Amino acid sequence: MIHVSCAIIRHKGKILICQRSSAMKLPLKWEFPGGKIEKGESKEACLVREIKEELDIAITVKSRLKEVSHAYEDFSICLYPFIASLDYGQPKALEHAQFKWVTSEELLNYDWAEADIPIVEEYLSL
Ligand SMILES: Nc1nc2c([nH]c(=O)n2[C@H]2C[C@H](O)[C@@H](COP(=O)(O)OP(=O)(O)OP(=O)(O)O)O2)c(=O)[nH]1
Repeated sequence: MIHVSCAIIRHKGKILICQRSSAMKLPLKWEFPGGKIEKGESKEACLVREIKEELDIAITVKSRLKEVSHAYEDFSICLYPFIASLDYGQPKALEHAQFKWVTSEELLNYDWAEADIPIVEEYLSL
């Protein structure tokens, strides 16, 4: 089981979503940016670190949504979603195929990693 933090980053009424690259696991699926929690690291610190590494932006972690456990064919994941705000920086797709700023209504138009679907649904129900 891998433990992964991910961020719903909100800015000016939009949400930042990222498409995994074709070289990654779950190729070309859309996800909320984030990554694996390292030993001894808090979920929130992991998120700030991963978002800086992947997108070169600084965020503030605000609140937490429900965690999601999901079994893919070849690995299982526990995904910890947080709502966050953008502090500074313009995102750059340093590891992803691309990113987009979308409205909440547009979230359902994307081909999400399966573990993210309950997160999208919870976010839309808030
Ligand atoms: N960052 C992120 N990862 C997600 C989400 N949903 C989801 O199933 N995942 C999966 C994809 C990856 O297997 C794992 C995140 O790890 P990572 O981003 O550090 O891993 P990676 O693909 O760079 O590396 P690896 O798993 O190939 O070793 O969690 C999500 O919303 N955000």
